[in-house]
Amino acid sequence: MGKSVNPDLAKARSQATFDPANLTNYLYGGPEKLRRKRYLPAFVFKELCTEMSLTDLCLIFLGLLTHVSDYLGLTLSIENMAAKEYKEEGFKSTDDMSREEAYEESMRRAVYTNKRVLQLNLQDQEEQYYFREIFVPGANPFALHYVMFKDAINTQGTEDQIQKWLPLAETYAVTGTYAQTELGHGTFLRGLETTAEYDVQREEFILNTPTITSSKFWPGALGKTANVAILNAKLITKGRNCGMQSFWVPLRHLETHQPLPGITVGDIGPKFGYHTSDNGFLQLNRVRIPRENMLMRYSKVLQDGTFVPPENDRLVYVPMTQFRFVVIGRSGWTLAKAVTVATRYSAVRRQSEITPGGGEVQILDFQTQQHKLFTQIASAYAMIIAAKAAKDLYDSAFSKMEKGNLEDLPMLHALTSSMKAFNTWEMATGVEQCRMACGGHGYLLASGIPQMYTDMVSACTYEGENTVMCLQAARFLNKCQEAANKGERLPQLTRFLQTSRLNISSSLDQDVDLNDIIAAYEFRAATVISEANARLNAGLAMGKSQSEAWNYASQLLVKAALAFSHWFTVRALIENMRGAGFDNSTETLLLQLAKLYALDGMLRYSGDFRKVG
Ligand SMILES: CCCCCCCCCC/C=C\CCCCC/C=C/C(=O)SCCNC(=O)CCNC(=O)[C@H](O)C(C)(C)COP(=O)(O)OP(=O)(O)OC[C@H]1O[C@@H](n2cnc3c(N)ncnc32)[C@H](O)[C@@H]1OP(=O)(O)O
Ligand SMILES: Cc1cc2nc3c(=O)[nH]c(=O)nc-3n(C[C@H](O)[C@H](O)[C@H](O)COP(=O)(O)OP(=O)(O)OC[C@H]3O[C@@H](n4cnc5c(N)ncnc54)[C@H](O)[C@@H]3O)c2cc1C
Repeated sequence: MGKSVNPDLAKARSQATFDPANLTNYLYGGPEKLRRKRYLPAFVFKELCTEMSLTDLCLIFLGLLTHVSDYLGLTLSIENMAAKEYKEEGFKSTDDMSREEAYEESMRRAVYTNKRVLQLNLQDQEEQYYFREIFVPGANPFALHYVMFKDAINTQGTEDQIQKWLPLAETYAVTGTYAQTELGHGTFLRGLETTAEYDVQREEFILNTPTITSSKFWPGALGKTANVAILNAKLITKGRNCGMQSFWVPLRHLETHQPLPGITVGDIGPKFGYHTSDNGFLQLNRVRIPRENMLMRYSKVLQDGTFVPPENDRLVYVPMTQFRFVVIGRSGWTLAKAVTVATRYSAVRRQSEITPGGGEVQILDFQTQQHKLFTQIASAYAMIIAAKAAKDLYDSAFSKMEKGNLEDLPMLHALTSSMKAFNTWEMATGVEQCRMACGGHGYLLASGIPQMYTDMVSACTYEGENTVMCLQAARFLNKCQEAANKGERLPQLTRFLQTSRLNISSSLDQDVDLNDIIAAYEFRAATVISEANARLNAGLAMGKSQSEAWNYASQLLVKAALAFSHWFTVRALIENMRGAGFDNSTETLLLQLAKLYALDGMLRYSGDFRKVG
């Protein structure tokens, strides 16, 4: 590779007190997964690129993965690669393109990677994601197809429906979206107006968006890409509203891609970010689909129109819960990318003097710059590791659910809701801090950071608006607090409400004990949850109804959910760092990082921590 490494960066790297490969292996799930992660894109680049040797590419990827690397430089070099498929045009940055051109360029690349994923028979979703992410760095027009569309089929469809529809999705015989949100309702699902009325004579559902506010609005890929939707609508059969159900709804002709009769679809227009995702609108004018198109794993409509309810009406929400886990994990990795760019930049950017006449220093030498960046490095590790811990809980609960045991569903909903809100808010704040730490150059699209922000900050809204998600988690936490008040047995995850005590042994003049840190966060969460519960009960004592008292306490209830997530994150970070089997120098460093994360959190929420002593 002809590129020489900047001497300031080489100096910074040479001062590392640990072997970065240990961390990279840990973060990517071990040497074999890491090898696969490196091999896949490099394999395709070799195939595509006429200008760069495979050795060059592997060195780039080695640089990207094992050191604080030139993410910025890598992005530009990939963009400029002359590739067989695109040699006449080359990979152009979409930054200077119109929205239409950017969508088309992303679509070209996404279609290419879809073909290669099939040809390489890549089954693992993570491997598919790594493979695509390099080629389609912004919003992928197929994002909904890859995740929510297929997840909904897998979790809401019967075995027969899965057998019938999933191969179509896997081979891109169809391109799907997940259409739930309407112009008038995104959060309040019970307010959705789209109807699916059962016609018992013809054994069909008649889908209708009766009002302008019932138009489906926001679903990704609806504007141009998708030709099928998993669509959520109010089921009406035998004159009764049976609540929200999911339906397989063809939208566009599979050959001509023209909207089918009764279907009006289009793009909703420019957005704050996410420019290469064609979020769209959909109106249905009495569109008929066969009875078999209702996803009937949990609830059914029999031929005579009889509605068979699900064992639990919340099971229809499972695709959202599943995708919240994806968002929880992506938030940490997005912050990791942003802080990589900002830290590398801070090693090579020389600006101002610390000692007058001593010459301009690397801005990484300023204490303020270190505080801006090291707290975000710690936060990225914390979010990635907490997401792994949450996923372990999810997997064990989900395997029970698949056997019909739904006891963990409320805990799962509370955990995914609160962690999705906590991680995306922390990510948004952190990425913006990284951008500003790069001065004017951070404001350049070429830095890569602005798009990370404008794309991913939408995760604070989609998949459940964050405040609403905190309130959802608070329902569960408040119930647990009420049970704790009565001395009843609690779910494992919230037993600290009954056991947490503040017996901190650390004193201010010694290095803080990690167990004390966990105890402090646990006690803070228990205190805030208890305060929210007290405020709710005070509202009831004032004669307010349950819903009015809930609204009266809602600001504290949101805080309770966030304090719970913060505790879960700190505990996961410390326990995983201690138990990960690192060599001493790496473990020492990571525990320092964990302390930095926890103590920075105490400073940022010092009101809570001082209040609890
Ligand atoms: C390397 C890694 C690999 C990664 C793979 C791929 C990565 C791809 C990355 C792609 C990147 C970007 C793509 C992003 C595209 C964006 C996609 C966005 C999609 C969407 O936004 S879909 C629409 C999302 N919409 C929502 O979330 C709506 C939110 N609102 C609700 O969920 C509900 O209205 C409500 C929960 C707020 C209220 O429910 P409601 O029934 O009206 O009333 P309640 O009384 O509050 O609840 C009733 C009880 O039900 C319980 N409940 C609610 N929800 C759930 C749930 N999900 N699960 C379980 N239980 C639930 C609730 O707790 C109540 O029970 P209780 O009374 O408390 O006992
Ligand atoms: C980039 C992007 C992609 C998307 N992709 C999809 C998709 O593919 N498919 C899909 O179906 N949808 C999609 N959505 C829609 C998304 O799911 C909704 O925007 C989201 O659920 C929020 O609903 P809303 O927009 O109606 O906001 P609202 O719920 O109207 O929120 C507005 C304000 O009201 C507050 N609020 C609402 N309810 C309450 C409450 N009960 N208590 C307290 N405060 C409340 C909120 O906190 C917020 O501050 C996407 C959205 C975006 C931004």
